[in-house]
Amino acid sequence: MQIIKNDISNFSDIQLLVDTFYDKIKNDSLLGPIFNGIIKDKWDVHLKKMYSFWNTILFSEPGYTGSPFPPHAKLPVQKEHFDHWLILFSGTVNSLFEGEKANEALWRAQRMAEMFNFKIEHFRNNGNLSIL
Ligand code: HEM
Repeated sequence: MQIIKNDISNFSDIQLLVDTFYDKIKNDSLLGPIFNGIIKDKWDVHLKKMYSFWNTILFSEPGYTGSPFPPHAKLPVQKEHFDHWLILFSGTVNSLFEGEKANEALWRAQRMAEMFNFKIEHFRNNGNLSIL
């Protein structure tokens, strides 16, 4: 039987995507300890921030006003962590949604993961904070 999926269409779709994704992250043996070690009991704050982030990215709605990269600059992560993050994220998106916005979320996440990884490596090799 073919399951018909909808595109990411509104804020409650974004909440579902973010909640489902970070449930996987929290319980993941590679990424869970990194996230839980920093976020601790403030998951509600992080999830709300991520709702606004994706709402701003996908629907051009005001809300997210932060800078995505700086909190990642000194994380103990490398390419394998970003590859795994992307596997969990794309698995979540594809299990729930299908369509233009879903594709855009996948594309944006991929580009940001590449950029974060590049900057982290650069930072590690050069100790150069000017790219922040
Ligand atoms: C190995 C992969 C990643 C790890 C371990 C990671 C970890 C984290 C952690 C621990 C925080 C919370 C920081 C804090 O509250 O102090 C955070 C925030 C955030 N992450 Fe990631 N992240 C990863 C990949 C990504 C990717 C690929 C994206 C892009 C879609 C992303 C987007 C964000 C955003 C937007 C925030 C909030 C930044 C702010 O405070 O405004 N992360 N991440």
